[in-house]
Amino acid sequence: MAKEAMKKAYVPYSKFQVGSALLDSKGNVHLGCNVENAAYGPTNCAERTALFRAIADGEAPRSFRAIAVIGDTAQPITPCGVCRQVLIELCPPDMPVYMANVRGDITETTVAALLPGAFTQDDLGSDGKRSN
Ligand SMILES: O=c1ccn([C@H]2C[C@H](O)[C@@H](CO)O2)c(=O)[nH]1
Repeated sequence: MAKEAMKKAYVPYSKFQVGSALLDSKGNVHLGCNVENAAYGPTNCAERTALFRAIADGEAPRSFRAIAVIGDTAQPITPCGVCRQVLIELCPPDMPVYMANVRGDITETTVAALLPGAFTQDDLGSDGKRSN
């Protein structure tokens, strides 16, 4: 399903298509692709597109079960740092992340393993500000 989502990518600048598929607790899958921008910075990766789409569709944060990402890379594609930060915010830390390429190589890791020492909501005070 992530491979199918790749075809929807809007990538006029990099020409590099990425697809993602996010499994929720009800068994539904939310698809994402990368969406680029002439200003480059606003570009949204496939993983974040899938995550934000699921949240916008009403799925509860941290209720997700697995995410897959695929690109045309020599090795299985690996999420960027921004996506890792969003994954740790919205997914269970032990959630599997399946990284693939179009040749069929697949590597499995977890959300927590992708971002050791992550800054998370646990580091914030209850009012949303640091307590110190
Ligand atoms: O895991 C990744 C890595 C890269 N990209 C996108 C961002 C940009 O559009 C293009 C090149 O970096 O690939 C993703 O969507 N996911």
